[in-house]
Amino acid sequence: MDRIRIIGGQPLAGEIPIGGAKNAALPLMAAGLLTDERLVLTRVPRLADIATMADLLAGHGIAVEQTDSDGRVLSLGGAITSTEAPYDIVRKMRASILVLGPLLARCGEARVSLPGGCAIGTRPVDLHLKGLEQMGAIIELDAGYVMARVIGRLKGTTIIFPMVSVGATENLLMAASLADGQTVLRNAAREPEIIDLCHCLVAMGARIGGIGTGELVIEGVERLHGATHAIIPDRIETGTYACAVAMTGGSVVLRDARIDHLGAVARVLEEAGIDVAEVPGGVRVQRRNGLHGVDVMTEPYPGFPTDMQAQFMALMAVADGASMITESIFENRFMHVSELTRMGARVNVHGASAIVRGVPQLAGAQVMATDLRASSSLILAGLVAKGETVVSRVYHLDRGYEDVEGKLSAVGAKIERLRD
Ligand SMILES: CC(=O)N[C@H]1[C@@H](OP(=O)(O)OP(=O)(O)OC[C@H]2O[C@@H](n3ccc(=O)[nH]c3=O)[C@H](O)[C@@H]2O)O[C@H](CO)[C@@H](O)[C@@H]1O
Ligand SMILES: C=C(OP(=O)(O)O)C(=O)O
Repeated sequence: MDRIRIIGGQPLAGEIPIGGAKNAALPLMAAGLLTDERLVLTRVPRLADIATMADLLAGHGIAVEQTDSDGRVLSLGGAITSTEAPYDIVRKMRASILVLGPLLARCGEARVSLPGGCAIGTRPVDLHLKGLEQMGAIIELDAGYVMARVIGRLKGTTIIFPMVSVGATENLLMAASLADGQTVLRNAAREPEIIDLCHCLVAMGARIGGIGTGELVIEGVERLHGATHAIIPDRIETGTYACAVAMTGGSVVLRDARIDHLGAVARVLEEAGIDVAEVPGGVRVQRRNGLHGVDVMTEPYPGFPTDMQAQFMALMAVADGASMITESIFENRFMHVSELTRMGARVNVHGASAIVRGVPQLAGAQVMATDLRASSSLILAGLVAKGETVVSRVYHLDRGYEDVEGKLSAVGAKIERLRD
């Protein structure tokens, strides 16, 4: 298992290229199941999760071909030959559940393994299943699998989500695109990744109104066609590197980043003492003077994203004053706290909130990643800690960050991958 070794204390300067968003790319790849024609995706990030989704689609008969020299353009196409998503692949990545809606809409049946919980929470998929049932699907659970079928086509209806779910919105949006009649999704997620999926579906011939709002209106069509779509830049990768610059000092341009996708992150970073400004070709991040403690609560977009909570905690660990960080999306997303504490961070968790009291200096240590964003928070802490930090279990990091060591060393960090 690879590890990442960091010697802390170097300010960062230069440019970091921001890749395509993992959380946009995964549903977009699942959308490849909605047509027999070719769906070409550009700005695809090179990540373990993308390879997992390609494996899953291959099992359904969809070939995912790389059509450029560096693997950033993927062409998806082929007839669906199997409607089963097996446990062995689904267990690696929860986003696998996103094949359920497309398979059901296209083939009238699907057998998809339940993804189960993960380190950050139990993460049920009841909203996905209830929504599909409302559209006429018959759903049974058998031996850890969702067995879904529909007689004829899925039927358009009004679905009111009791809570905002990114994945349920995506699954139902894709299913509704090929359903019979109009579907209204109320209290839908409004994340930039949802908007990106809508834009791609529209390019494939879907009819979607209310894009970017909490109420999506989809007029089902009989078939969708191929399209070419450029994936939006990753706002979480952007926020993560913005925290790296904020913590180490220096000034970095996050190339291709979109400030309009940062939502509350840009505002909170400004409050903490960091300039975040749009510049030609990206976003410049620069620390003003000191770092100040700021309270945040994670919320659906445009609120502060749960996927930035761990990284923001690392930042607050070295800020002046205290910060209260409340996690309202997942019930167990403080796994990074104990490892940050081993590096000298002062954090107390009380239920869904963590009080972080900033310290002048963290100390390098051997730490273990527990999940994707926990991994990146430990990398950030290592960048400012005194001495050496070695982060193990970086396979979590590789799910969502491409070449983190290459990107950070190019702007002056002392960071390397130790291959075992
Ligand atoms: C691949 C991808 O895009 N992953 C993101 C997606 O995950 P994901 O789509 O799994 O997250 P959701 O938005 O669905 O989850 C939000 C909350 O709703 C709950 N819930 C969700 C579905 C359901 O059927 N029942 C239910 O109770 C979840 O347990 C959680 O507490 O959005 C999360 C919230 O922004 C991010 O942290 C993940 O990085
Ligand atoms: C939690 C995340 O991803 P996933 O939903 O795929 O687990 C994430 O991207 O931070």
